[in-house]
This record gives sequence, structure tokens and C-alpha cells, in this order.
Amino acid sequence: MSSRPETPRPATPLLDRVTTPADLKRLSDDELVRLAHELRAETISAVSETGGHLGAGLGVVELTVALHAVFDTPRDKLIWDVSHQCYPHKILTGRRDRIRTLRMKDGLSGFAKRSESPYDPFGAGHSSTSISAALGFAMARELGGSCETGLGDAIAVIGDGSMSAGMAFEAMNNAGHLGKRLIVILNDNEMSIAPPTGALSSYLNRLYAEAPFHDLKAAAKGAVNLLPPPFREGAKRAKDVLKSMTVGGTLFEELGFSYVGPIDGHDLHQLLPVLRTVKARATGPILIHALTKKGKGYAPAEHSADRGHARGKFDVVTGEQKKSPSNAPAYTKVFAQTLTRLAAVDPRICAVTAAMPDGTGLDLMAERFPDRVFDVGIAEQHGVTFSAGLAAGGMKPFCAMYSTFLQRGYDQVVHDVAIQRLPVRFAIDRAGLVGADGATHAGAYDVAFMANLPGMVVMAAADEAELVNMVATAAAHDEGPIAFRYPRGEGVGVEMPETPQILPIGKGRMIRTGSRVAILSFGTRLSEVLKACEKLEARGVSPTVADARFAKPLDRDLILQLAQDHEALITIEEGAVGGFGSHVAQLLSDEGIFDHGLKFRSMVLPDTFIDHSSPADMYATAGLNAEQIEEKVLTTLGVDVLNKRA
Ligand SMILES: Cc1ncc(C[n+]2csc(CCOP(=O)(O)OP(=O)(O)O)c2C)c(N)n1
Ligand SMILES: CC(=O)[C@@H](O)[C@H](O)COP(=O)(O)O
Ligand SMILES: [Mg+2]
Repeated sequence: MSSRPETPRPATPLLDRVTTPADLKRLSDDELVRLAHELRAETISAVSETGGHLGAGLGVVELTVALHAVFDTPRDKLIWDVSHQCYPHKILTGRRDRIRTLRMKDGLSGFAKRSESPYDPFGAGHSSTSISAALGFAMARELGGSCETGLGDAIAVIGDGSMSAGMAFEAMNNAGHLGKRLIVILNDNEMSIAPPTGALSSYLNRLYAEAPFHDLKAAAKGAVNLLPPPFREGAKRAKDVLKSMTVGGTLFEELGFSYVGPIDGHDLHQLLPVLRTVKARATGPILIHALTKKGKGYAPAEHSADRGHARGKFDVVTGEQKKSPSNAPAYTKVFAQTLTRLAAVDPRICAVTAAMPDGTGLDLMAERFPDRVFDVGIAEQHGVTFSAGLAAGGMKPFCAMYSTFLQRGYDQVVHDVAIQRLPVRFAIDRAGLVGADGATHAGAYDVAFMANLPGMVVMAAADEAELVNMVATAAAHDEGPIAFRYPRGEGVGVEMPETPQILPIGKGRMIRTGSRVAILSFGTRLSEVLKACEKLEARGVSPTVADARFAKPLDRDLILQLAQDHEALITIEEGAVGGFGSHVAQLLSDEGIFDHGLKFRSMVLPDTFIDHSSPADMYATAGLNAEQIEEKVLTTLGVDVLNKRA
């Protein structure tokens, strides 16, 4: 399944002796230090062969070793926030033999996944959920709950970027109030995917500046009485532990946590005694502030602007990625370039991203208009309402989010944007299946949840030229909220419009005229539909094809005409049931069209979470590729599929 390595795999004599975390308990602290080196080398080697999230995992190698050496997983619940940093954890928890299948079909997930291992007590992919989940485990333990692996300590490891989200604070607020034993490790590498923005990041910097860990020995002198009560006794006895700790962090303390740190998250001789003391003595919620470096120990990652956040397959020696040549511009880039072009002539255009300036392409616009691009941090809920406020204040905000992350801000879309009919422009990137990130990142639901809302305009680009037109259409639409969706990856290579065209709201377009069956496509499945038509023509079936462009408002005239002129109507979209096809079905039902015998089929994503694989394979699993469209047409028309006879 994995490709052949070009660089010899690293020698890992100690790691070879580790099958489960229990094996770490037999190693001395010095051996654990050596093990960490081997684990780092193994992680780099594996990701060089598979691609995936690299920098975050390299930054938590020592933390991973220390946590598994000190705590008793899987009885103690180790919950990784986002869990993009969990590859070293997977290697130590019985999955080393499959680590080179990461993110591939039938291989290991790139994230923590309950169904994959008892050492993954809580799955993730989205950020800032770990403290809530850990608190749930902690309270279940207090209430006498049970699970197969038992219930011990609950430990959340959360990054500085993820800590800025409201959910993390909601959890700390609750944890401080409940006062039960709960361990939170704040893994502070001063990075999100991009450099973190916001006041919390500055606050964490100040904490570090006030008590940098290299001054801890001095700071610790006489600090016993400042330590939170559970630590005082232990610290008096264990001077070495005391030397690696200081106290501060008023924000966390005000929320009811004991605060320990900052400590050097790469120094096992600090991490191990601190964790052992916490394990032995903590009574209530405690936050350990560990300072780490994203990409640690791998120069090409450490020196890159994103500290090696995610990589395709790469050459271990040079860090160079193996990229396939591109045939067409990426949708994200087309969006960003068009928006930047429009922003140059319209000073009211501004844009909001929730910690994804690079992923949404808004870093391009920020280069030219830094004052009109806002990175609000991982805070989708705030990002949506902030956009609503900007719109109410007369600006033209483009709220650019991945479909999957916009889910977080849904109440804000309803309550703050739609009900108030505020003209927020939602640029919904990564719409549809995204491949290796799998189910947590699939953009499956946005059409359903956006098109349900009164007054919301919902568009999907069929290709990159259409996306240009939709960005312009959104910019021109001041009457209320409007959304346009586009997928991850490259366009189809169509000619780009010289001047963006403003599309008439609620009007689709005819692509080709045929007979008997009409296929009404919403979004980028159009290219697969056209491929299917070529094959169908060879079989004597000539479908009509239209691009709906809008799921809301629907092009009633077009749909009713197609229904009237054809024996069968098939809709297709890259979204879950409840989206475009459902709205078309509702219209046809309202108009009594079914009474006249129209054969109607709606091709949507299946009612299941599709595991990580290549996008092409995922679409095949979903039944949405050209061959499957061809088959759907034939079966709908009653053609014998095997013999392909009408
Ligand atoms: C709700 C949500 N929004 C955005 C993302 C995209 N994302 C994944 S990792 C990441 C950065 C996280 O930063 P941090 O928690 O500091 O972890 P680090 O990568 O620095 O270890 C972001 C923005 C996400 N996974 N979930
Ligand atoms: C872990 C996470 O949420 C992001 O890193 C995500 O994997 C980015 O996806 P893209 O590669 O599509 O930007
Ligand atoms: Mg970080």
C-alpha cells in the first residue's frame, strides 16, 4: 500500500522494543530521551512516504513519550485536540506496523479515531473539543460510569491556536466550576497553521516573557508557597520538580485551574517529573503550560513559515515535496484572485477567515489590503457574527470558511445573518469530499443547512470560470445573505472570463439539449455528467444537461420545463440528502408534476460518513462518478444495464 522509501528508514533499536505504552515503563528517563529521538525520526520517515500533518506531531514527540510513560493509557484517557499531532501517539500505541498507510484507503486515519484503537478515546479533526470531552470523561469517572478500558485520568492536550476558540473557554469555565481532577496540557508552539493572531496569543507570550523556563531555577527559589496547594508538599520533597515549575497564569487560575509552567516541552527531564507530580498530587483541574516548537527536530519544517504543518510526500534529506504538475488553477486561488481584483475597485469589500488565511487564499488579498482582511483565529462562530456586524455597518464582508468548519457557526448564520437579512457573502471552500482528511473534513452538509434558510441565496460553481462569476455576483448582491461553494483542488481547465459576469439570481443555464432524460447538475459534478453523456451517446441515449447554478432560489422555469420535456429528470450534487435535489423534489411535488408520471432521481452523497481515501475513490464510493451517472440514466430509463438495451 505504501510507496517505496527513497531514503533508508532510520535505525530505531529502542522503538523496536515498544509495542504498547506499557513498554515505556521499563525504560529509564535517559532511554526515554533516546526513544524520543527515534520516534521523531520514524514520524518523519513515515510522513515522507504518506504525506500528512507533520509539524504538529514533531512538536509533541517528547510530550507523547512523557504522557505515555507516566500515565496508564488507555485507562487514562489521552485526548488530542484536533488530533493532527497524533502520529507519534499512533506509533507508540500499537499502530506502528500500519503507520505508512496513514490517510490512505483502508489505512490509518490522520486523526484520532475511536473505532481505530482503544488508545484513541475520543476522535477529532476539528479543534478545541478536547477539554470538553476530557471533562466529560472526568465527570463520568466521578459518577461511577464505566467503559471497556476503564476510567482513570482525563488528559486533554490542546494547542495555543485551538485554545483561542470559544469552546475551549466554555469547557474551562465549566471545569473550574465543577472542580474535579482534570489535566489540561497547553501545547504552546506560538503557531496555529499561520502565526496565531489575537490577544490570547499575546497573553501567552507575556506569560512566557515573565517566567521563561530557562530562568526557572531562580524563579523557583522560595516559590513553594506560591504553588497551588496540591503541589506544595510534593514540591518540597522533590526539589528537582520544583525547579522545573513556577506559578502564574492568572487567567487560568481565575477560571479555577491550577497553573504550572511554562515548562520546556522538549525537555523530558522537566516533563517527566512535572507529570509524575501532577499524577501523584493533582486534585482539581490543572493546566500545564508546555512550550514547544512546531516542526521540532526537522530543519525543513522548523524553517518553513507554517513550521511544516502539512506536507505531501517529500524527500527526507531535502524536504522537497513531490508535487504532480497542475493542469488548471486551484479553486481557492481563483476565489482569492477574483476577490482581490474586486476589492481593488470596491473599498467596501473586506474578508474574514478563521485561522485559515492560506487555506482560503485570503493571504493573497491580505498582501494588498491588509486592513481589510481579518484573521479572527479559530473562532468560526465569532467570524460569522463579526461578518454580520461588518455587513450591518455597511461593509461587504466575504466570510471565507471551509464547509466543514462553517458548521461550527451555524446558529450565527441563522440568528445573526439570515434572520436579519444581512448581506454577508459566504465563500464556502472545500465543499464536497476532500480526500485524505476524511469524514471530519468532508464538506457534505452546507447546501442542506444553507438552502434551508429563508432569504439565503445558495450557488455552486460548476468550474473555475463560474466561480469567478459567482464571486462577482456575491459582491454585487446587497439584498441579503448569499453563499457560493467550490471544492478543494484544481478546476477543470476552462477558459476564464476576462470580465467577471454578474449572474441573474436564481437562473440556471442550459449546457446541452437532448431527449428523454434531463440531468440537472449543481456544482462541479458537471464535468462527470458530461463524460457520462459521451458514453451514453454511444449507446443511443442523448441526455439534456443543465447547470442549475442556484439551489436557492431555484430556477423554477428551467426545472419545470425540463420536467415537462423529458421522461426522466435526474439531479446531481456533491452534498448530503436535504440539499439541492430535495428542494427540486419539493418544487416538483408542490407543482403536482409527479402526478403526471415524471421519473425523478436525486444523486447525492450517501447517508454515511465516508472514510479517508483519494477524492476520486470517495466519489466512486458515493456513487457520483461518470460511470455511475451513466448507469443511473440507463436504469432510470429502464435500459437493461448489463446488455445496455432499451
Ligand atoms: C474548528 C476548526 N477550525 C479550523 C481548523 C483548521 N486547523 C487545523 S489545525 C489548526 C491550527 C491549530 O493550532 P494549534 O492548536 O496551536 O496546534 P498546532 O498545529 O500549532 O500544534 C487549524 C486552524 C480545525 N481543525 N478546526
Ligand atoms: C487539521 C486541519 O484541519 C487542517 O490542517 C486541514 O487538514 C487542512 O486541510 P487542507 O489541506 O484542505 O487545507
Ligand atoms: Mg500551536
